[in-house]
Amino acid sequence: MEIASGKGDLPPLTEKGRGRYSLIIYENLLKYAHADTWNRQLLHQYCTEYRVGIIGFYRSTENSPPLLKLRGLPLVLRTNQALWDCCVVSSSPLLHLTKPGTDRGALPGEDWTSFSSNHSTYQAVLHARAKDGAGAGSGDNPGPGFSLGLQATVVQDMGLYDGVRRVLFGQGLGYWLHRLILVDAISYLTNRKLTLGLDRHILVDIDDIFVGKEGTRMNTKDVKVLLDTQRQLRSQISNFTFNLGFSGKFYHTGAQHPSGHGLRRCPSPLRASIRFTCSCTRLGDVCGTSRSPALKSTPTLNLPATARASSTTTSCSTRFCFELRNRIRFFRWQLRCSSTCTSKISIFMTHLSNYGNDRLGLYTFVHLASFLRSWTNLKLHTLPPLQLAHKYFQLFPEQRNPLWQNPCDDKRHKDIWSKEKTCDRLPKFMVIGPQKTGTTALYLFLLMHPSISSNFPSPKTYEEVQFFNTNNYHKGIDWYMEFFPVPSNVTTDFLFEKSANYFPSEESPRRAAALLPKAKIITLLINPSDRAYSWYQHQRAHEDHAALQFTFYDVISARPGAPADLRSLQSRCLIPGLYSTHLERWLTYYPANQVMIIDGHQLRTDPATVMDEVQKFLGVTPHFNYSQALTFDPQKGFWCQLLEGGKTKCLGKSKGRKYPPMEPEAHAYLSRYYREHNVELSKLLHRLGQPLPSWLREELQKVR
Ligand SMILES: Nc1ncnc2c1ncn2[C@@H]1O[C@H](COP(=O)(O)OS(=O)(=O)O)[C@@H](OP(=O)(O)O)[C@H]1O
Repeated sequence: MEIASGKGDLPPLTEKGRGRYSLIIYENLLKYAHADTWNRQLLHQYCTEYRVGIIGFYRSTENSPPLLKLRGLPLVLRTNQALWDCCVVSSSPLLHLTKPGTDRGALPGEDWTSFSSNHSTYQAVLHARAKDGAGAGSGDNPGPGFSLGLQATVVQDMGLYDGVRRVLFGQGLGYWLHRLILVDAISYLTNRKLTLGLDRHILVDIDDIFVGKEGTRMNTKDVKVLLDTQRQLRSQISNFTFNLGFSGKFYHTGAQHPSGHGLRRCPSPLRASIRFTCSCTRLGDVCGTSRSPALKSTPTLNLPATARASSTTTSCSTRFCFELRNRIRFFRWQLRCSSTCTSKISIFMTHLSNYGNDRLGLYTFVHLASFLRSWTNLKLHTLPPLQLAHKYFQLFPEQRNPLWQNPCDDKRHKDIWSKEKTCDRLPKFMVIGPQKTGTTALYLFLLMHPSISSNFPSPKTYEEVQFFNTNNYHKGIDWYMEFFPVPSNVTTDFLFEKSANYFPSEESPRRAAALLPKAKIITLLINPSDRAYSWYQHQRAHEDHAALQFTFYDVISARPGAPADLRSLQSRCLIPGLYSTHLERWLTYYPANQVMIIDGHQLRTDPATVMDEVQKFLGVTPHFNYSQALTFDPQKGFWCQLLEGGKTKCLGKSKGRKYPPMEPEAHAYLSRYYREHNVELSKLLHRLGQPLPSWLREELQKVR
């Protein structure tokens, strides 16, 4: 979906000869009607060529003229009307989910717009009676789809006039029938490409079934009525079963006797008829996300909060009833349509007090079911929670992957976060790579600072945690936090992690930003050709079969049909060097002022200056004097930590390897390969107001 600017300019409609949009929606029909001739022609051409329809909404204002002609269409709009008895026209070809019927009474507001036309291309979808008797019957000559004396508030243009199919609404989506018709209009105009189908699954969860205060708990009569309602609902939703949840804490603790106190245990004959599910935070296999879908790291199937149609909580029962009473009204006119009609799976999280006191919960669901039966062709189903969860992830496979967020960023999450836990065991900044750019040297230098510390080592990946880019992510945030010490002073201590594979990873920026939105991000860039060569040498040192067998030139120039191990080595050499692509991805999730781009060549030749800039960027104190703490080790050929007594601590043999220089042929190949990407990188750095590293300037010279 793309939201176009309100200025009237059209976004590009095609890409590589293919249409980019299946449907165009104008929130304000006048923007469409008043579009300049060029844009309008372009749009019409696109709509006819790609068989794309248009939906438009007209909302009257006090300044609207009473009668309005839409430019270029044989259509007259009559604005600011009060209307009654809205009727769904049974012959409308658009109807799919919506059943014909009449919504009796006054329509909300007195600002309705109706459409009339002489052309057979228009058919009424909804029409209503004018309060004052004015309208099509009083002067206008109604077209074939229009009934005399009735005002068409939604019309369908069959495309017979100019080849474009449209559905036009004479008001917004505040009116519940408009929402139903919109679902059908989208499906119709996209030739069912964007369709929701007619199957809907409903699950009603009644939580904390034994927790209510005395006098509000369910008594035996309440349970019997609950069962009667369940039976009644089964006539519309096969096998419908209420799901009762309890925490276990209150089970078996009270009397079964209903005299004034209500149930603390369910009478055993009834238990067989109602499905009990245990509290998801403790025992369950599946949970309907009562509060914190992002927090669970136990092996449960957590549905995202969007699966929830509505929820109440257990605390003050009077507030509940009030909330629920309002909710019912809300249900009647709005929520019923927007959630249950448009969500394939609706989970209603309700509580004991919606059933044990005035039984408003039952009232709601009986009405919901009868509303859906009267107004829609939906087929209602239910499934036990675990099966429903599987169904959910079958329908929405992209939601299988969790996105962990910081539990302490949301008060509700923080309140239920274990007392023994802290959110301070998370990094304040990250060195994200890419590999072979000097990340280990930077890591070592950072650790020399008295206020900076890193994670504990991983038995598998040593100093790198590699959480955001691998399956470790599915081990959850508890697993991640265990790698970090509890800081002795949260404000002054800087925890960080360095995982050099985060940089080119598709998933990492989104995941990192969800958990660590305020973190600072440090990346190092060297000439991507040198980076590629260093990786090749790294793999040779690790006796990688392809690296030993093939020359560097063979690797970088391998063709698509080459052996898999060669192709895999090739992409590990080349892909991380597409710097602008990866950086743009990080910059869509992190603001530019949280991202520092270091010239890796400068870190190698002048580390003290770079480390001063890093300290400034992080805002870390006290200032650490790296010019005194680092020294150049001629034997190693790199800068190293200066220890007491003049000794040095350098990186191991695997960093700063000795290998022959790159063949000129490979050099030339890579300069060509990275040319465009380097140009893009220079534009990006320019946009960020950052200086160009010397290696990039040299590469750009070659372009000219
Ligand atoms: N001070 C210091 N000491 C040693 N090495 C240094 C230093 N500064 C930068 N470099 C360069 O760092 C290159 C290795 O980069 P990384 O640490 O990012 O490699 S890795 O991704 O962690 O394997 C390594 O690459 P190679 O020369 O190819 O081994 C070095 O060139």
